[in-house]
Amino acid sequence: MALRAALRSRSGLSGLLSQRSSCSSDIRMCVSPLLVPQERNYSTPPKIRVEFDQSTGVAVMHMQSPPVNSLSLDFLTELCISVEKLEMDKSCRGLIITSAQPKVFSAGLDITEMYGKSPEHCGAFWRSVQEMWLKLYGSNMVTIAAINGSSPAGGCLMAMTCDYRIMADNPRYNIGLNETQLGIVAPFW
Ligand SMILES: CC/C=C\CC(=O)SCCNC(=O)CCNC(=O)[C@H](O)C(C)(C)COP(=O)(O)OP(=O)(O)OC[C@H]1O[C@@H](n2cnc3c(N)ncnc32)[C@H](O)[C@@H]1OP(=O)(O)O
Repeated sequence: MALRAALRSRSGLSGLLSQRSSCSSDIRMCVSPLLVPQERNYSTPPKIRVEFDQSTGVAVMHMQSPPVNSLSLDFLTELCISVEKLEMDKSCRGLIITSAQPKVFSAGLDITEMYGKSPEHCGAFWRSVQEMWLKLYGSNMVTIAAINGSSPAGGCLMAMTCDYRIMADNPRYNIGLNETQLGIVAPFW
């Protein structure tokens, strides 16, 4: 993949790193410690798989939550913890986020998290959404969304919080903020 080849070259990565260094310190201050780690259910397979290449300093995060990588509370919690772990490893300078699912990068917020749930659950869910984008947007790593499938609504939000987006050239793949069609408006935060 051309993207990975570019990132493997040290000069390519340092170029990207220098482009973002001007704003990263300000952004860091915006990160809120809202995420309360959920207990990991070890009976289910991980929804996030991370491959870190020490020689390049680049990690690839594969979203692997069938069928469509919808952003559930568990998924978001796992994603945030993975980003946090990479963030703490100073040798990790770049992060590529991509999907292990065919045709879909992420279907956005998991609709089942927003129907028939208690106010407490909804609160925890929306906090995890906020935590996800703050973590990615405020990351000191160079973040890249390698969008290899459709990415509506929250999937688009996730991609937008990365420093760079590269999307597979396929007319069947859609991306955009369509959530108002579902009657969903992002709450004020
Ligand atoms: C700041 C606020 C930001 C965002 C708000 C939101 O994100 S609201 C969520 C908005 N998301 C959508 O409207 C996406 C709707 N889904 C799709 O457009 C398609 O499913 C998609 C992603 C293009 C994939 O199409 P495909 O034909 O490959 O799959 P299919 O539609 O058959 O779906 C497979 C099963 O996945 C379930 N599913 C799809 N999206 C979601 C979702 N967002 N949350 C939960 N579940 C979702 C779908 O119901 C199918 O389930 P099944 O049991 O197999 O019927």
